[in-house]
Amino acid sequence: MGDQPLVGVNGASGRMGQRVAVLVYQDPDLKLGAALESESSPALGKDVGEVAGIGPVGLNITSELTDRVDVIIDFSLPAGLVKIAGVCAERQIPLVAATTGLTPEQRNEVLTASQTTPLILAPNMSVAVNLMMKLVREAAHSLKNTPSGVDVEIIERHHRFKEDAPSGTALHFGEIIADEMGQTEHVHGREGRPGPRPVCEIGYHALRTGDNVGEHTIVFGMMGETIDLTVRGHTRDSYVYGALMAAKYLTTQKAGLYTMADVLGLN
Ligand SMILES: NC(=O)C1=CN([C@@H]2O[C@H](COP(=O)(O)OP(=O)(O)OC[C@H]3O[C@@H](n4cnc5c(N)ncnc54)[C@H](OP(=O)(O)O)[C@@H]3O)[C@@H](O)[C@H]2O)C=CC1
Ligand SMILES: O=C(O)C1=N[C@H](C(=O)O)C[C@H](O)C1
Repeated sequence: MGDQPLVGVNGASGRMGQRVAVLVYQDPDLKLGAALESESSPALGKDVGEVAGIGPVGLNITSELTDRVDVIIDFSLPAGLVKIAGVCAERQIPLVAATTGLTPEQRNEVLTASQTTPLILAPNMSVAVNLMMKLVREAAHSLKNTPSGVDVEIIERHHRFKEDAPSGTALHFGEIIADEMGQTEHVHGREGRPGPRPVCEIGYHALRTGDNVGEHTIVFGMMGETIDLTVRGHTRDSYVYGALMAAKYLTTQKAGLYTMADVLGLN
């Protein structure tokens, strides 16, 4: 006891941040070291365990990182991630960055941190989703020369509170598929009379309903048959377990950019 990595949680009072705080607290190989929120958060000054529903754990939520931590896990908003990435870069604190919906400029700013500290920037931390990324790459590779052409559509479902669309995960699935199959157009929904579907498109469809924690279906549609590959989260903890694995992994690495495939041994 006593030498476990100290974990900072950015976005600590959010839906994901609360679960990260709880599962870090319950993990015998990790210790909660900081709980961070925005400067205007009503949760500032409150015990993070109280906020997360497990009773006091002796750590209050703050807006600035004052204590030493060995790694930070971020599930916040793009501005929150950019800010904490700057802090991590300066203090050489490993960073697990899970926030989605970044602009290309914000993404580049975050990636800069990997010059001085270990970084993972991944739209999905779940084991199942990362394995599915590997399976989808293989499917796309195998189907790319199908004579009749293959129409790829990506359907994602998330809770009504989600702010970005389509999900970062859906966009990443699209990048993987385009990398293998060569599609050049990314189309978000359809209406009116778009005409016959060109094979160079990937279509994205973002459903927002109730409390869905995340589902992705990749449709490979051909003449005469269809393959649907689906991965479904049951609870947000599926993402948190992956994030904790990533945090432990990064504490043993030197500065650089790593992936969930590195963490999970999927390469
Ligand atoms: N990579 C992955 O596996 C996953 C990624 N995500 C992504 O994680 C992000 C968070 O999701 P979710 O928890 O549902 O969202 P929430 O809105 O519930 O939580 C975000 C939290 O971040 C806080 N925040 C806002 N600004 C800052 C800041 N400057 N510094 C620190 N904290 C800040 C918010 O506070 P306030 O409400 O006061 O603004 C809020 O408490 C999203 O981008 C989502 O897409 C989600 C699940 C899995
Ligand atoms: O906001 C969410 O909830 C999720 N966001 C991530 C994304 O945008 O891909 C990952 C997961 O699907 C849950």
